[in-house]
Amino acid sequence: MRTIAEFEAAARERLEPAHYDFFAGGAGDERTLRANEAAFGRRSLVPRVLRGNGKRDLAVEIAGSPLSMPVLVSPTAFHRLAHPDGERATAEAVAAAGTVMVVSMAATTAIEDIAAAARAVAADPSLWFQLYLQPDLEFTGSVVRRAERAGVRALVVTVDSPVFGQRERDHRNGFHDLPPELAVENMRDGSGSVRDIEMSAELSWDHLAWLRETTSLPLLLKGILHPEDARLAVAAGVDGLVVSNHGGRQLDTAVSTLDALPELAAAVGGVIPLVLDGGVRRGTDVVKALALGANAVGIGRPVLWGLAAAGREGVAEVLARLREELDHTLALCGAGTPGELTADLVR
Ligand SMILES: Cc1cc2nc3c(=O)[nH]c(=O)nc-3n(C[C@H](O)[C@H](O)[C@H](O)COP(=O)(O)O)c2cc1C
Ligand SMILES: CCCCCCC(=O)C(=O)O
Repeated sequence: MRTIAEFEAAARERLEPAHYDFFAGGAGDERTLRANEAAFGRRSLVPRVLRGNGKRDLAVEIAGSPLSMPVLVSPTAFHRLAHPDGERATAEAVAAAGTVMVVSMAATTAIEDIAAAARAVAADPSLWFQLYLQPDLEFTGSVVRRAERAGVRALVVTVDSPVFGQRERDHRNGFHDLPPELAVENMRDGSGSVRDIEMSAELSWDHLAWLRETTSLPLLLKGILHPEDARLAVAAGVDGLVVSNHGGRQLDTAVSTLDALPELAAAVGGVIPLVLDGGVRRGTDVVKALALGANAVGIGRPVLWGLAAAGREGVAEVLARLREELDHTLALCGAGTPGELTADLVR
């Protein structure tokens, strides 16, 4: 398998149909889900020539973490629905690739076990932890402490989910819960029972200020699309933004992330890094996002397709293909590093 589309086809054959739909689906009519990929298709590259870049260097640093390429793994729930090795397999592949895995709060493997898996293949792996701030701040604080003890290097606070998106495929399939043998392991409380993740529309910048006081880890906000929110985030002292519409799974008809990106880049003015996710499937997509102002991109579903198709090897292959494609596209655009990609390369 060479392309992410081929990995998706293989994953679809292996997965329970309701689980495939949970991974693949979006909210409402899935307009935003389609718009994310379509936005890359609508743009063309305008390459430069004779630039003398014989060897490319793909490495970047985001919020203090080194990445061997400007592609990280966005948080996705329930990896053990995709493959029995679940998040451990993902962590091993991502650590071996030298990039960041953002572990979902809704992981089906405990953060300590994910960290151990990553450390078995890389001395100093970069794991970040994604957090839904829970209305019970004491419990949220205990989850943060646990992630810190496990050695995560940053927290990614998802802010686009005051309520859960309307996923019509899941309603149709009656998919509302994990099978009984799986659990959201990072939601266990002191007594060992697993709490439900609560989405809360009560959350405000005050809660973020509380979190800022609670941890010294770098904080990134995930799910920012409006430039005014980007400015407020900078003022609140966050260390980075993930330009995301949750892969089209929350507000249907929300703007595609690539369309939102230039205004957000202008709003933050390079003061903090921007990671874009949503619809990134090719090296050319990565180049377009970087040229339009992202410092890195995140991939969600492609990792699940690799995992479902072939476990750790599948995730490794997906990352390797994107790396190859990115390097090749940089060469064809006349660029030697991600930092050389500028907006004039995109129409
Ligand atoms: C099956 C699935 C589960 C997800 N789970 C989470 C999650 O637990 N936390 C979160 O912040 N985002 C979650 N996301 C959103 C991803 O982090 C990311 O924003 C999105 O998948 C990017 O789009 P892409 O799948 O087109 O690459 C999930 C996405 C998918 C497809
Ligand atoms: C009840 C568990 C909530 C998991 C949320 C996962 C997620 O964000 C998604 O998009 O799905």
